[in-house]
Amino acid sequence: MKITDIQVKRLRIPLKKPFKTALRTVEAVEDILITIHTDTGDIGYGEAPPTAVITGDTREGIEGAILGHIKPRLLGLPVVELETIMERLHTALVGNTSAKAAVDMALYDLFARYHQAPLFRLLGGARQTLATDLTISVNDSAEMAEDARQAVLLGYSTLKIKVGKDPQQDLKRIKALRQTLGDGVTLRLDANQGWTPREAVKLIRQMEEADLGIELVEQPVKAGDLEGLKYVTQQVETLILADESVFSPLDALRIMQERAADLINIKLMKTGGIHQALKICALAEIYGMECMMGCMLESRLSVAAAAHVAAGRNIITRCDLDGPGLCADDPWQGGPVFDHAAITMSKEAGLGIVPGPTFDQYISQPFSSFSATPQKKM
Ligand SMILES: C[C@H](N)C(=O)N[C@@H](CCC(=O)O)C(=O)O
Ligand SMILES: [Mg+2]
Repeated sequence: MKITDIQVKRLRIPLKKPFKTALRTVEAVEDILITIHTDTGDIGYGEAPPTAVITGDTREGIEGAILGHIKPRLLGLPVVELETIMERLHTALVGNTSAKAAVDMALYDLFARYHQAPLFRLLGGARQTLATDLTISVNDSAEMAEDARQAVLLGYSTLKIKVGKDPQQDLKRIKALRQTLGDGVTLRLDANQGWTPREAVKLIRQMEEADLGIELVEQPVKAGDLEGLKYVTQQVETLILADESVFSPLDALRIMQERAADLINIKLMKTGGIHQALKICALAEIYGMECMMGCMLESRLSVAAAAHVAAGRNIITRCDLDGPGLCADDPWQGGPVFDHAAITMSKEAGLGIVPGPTFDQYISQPFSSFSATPQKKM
């Protein structure tokens, strides 16, 4: 099974309602979709969201990285030589983790199809079912409480509440939410870097004193402020989860060695795909640090790739894989079943996912084209 072509398209799926965080407001998933074609006729699928405010990746950047830099290095290579291919992928250019993630997951898709096994089985096969939270966007208290109430009615027992947009309002909003929901719902908060270390400590302590039962707080401070993150982690009882502070295995190692956070949120779009995500899992096992598997605004294709990793490895104890639950439609068929909070892995080989009946209405071609001329090593 040799790689004969890599093609890029654009995928646009409206969200059920605007997604609002301390960093941005978005109304649709607008991702890059790739297909890797082979001489056996097998096709591998991959997806990457242009989350510029977190990864620095834009749609044009992802397309350019894949077509201009990655594709020429992979054409002609046999998919079974995964280790060699991964080395070529990750040395094609620095950064560009979302582009690498899309290609990486399409390669793992093909690799597992070649071995006729669902990917999660090849990654360790830790479990067949997962539970995800649902994200509640930051809005006024009444709207957040209503969104949370609706989510609970749909069966979500864990909600990830976006905070950090106006720190003065955060305590009030969380108190109102807890009052509406009662004690039976697990609440995790994601500040998306919106607090200063002092603000974070003050707010989290106030939440602890008010007995609001917060399971964890994700990325309270700026991504690059590891000292601030460590300060918060040391000053509060509540678990602190590093998200934007951890892209690579090296970032994760630093956090673990410093104990700058209690938990790590692994996202394929930050690591550059499954190959690097597995290295974070291995480090986390060594350090005994549990991980969350997270996602950006992604359709069920790339979230399925993340679910395969989470179902493969025991060290991933929490999931924030709500991309499909936020989308107004699912253009895919097959693969892991997302039934609100419950994710059930399926038996098909690879990621298990292929385009479904509504696929074409969400697809367009990129505006620009790039040459795929192989680059010479200087
Ligand atoms: C969608 C997921 N629940 C989530 O919140 N992901 C990111 C933000 C993604 C984005 O802005 O596109 C996170 O910060 O955890
Ligand atoms: Mg986050």
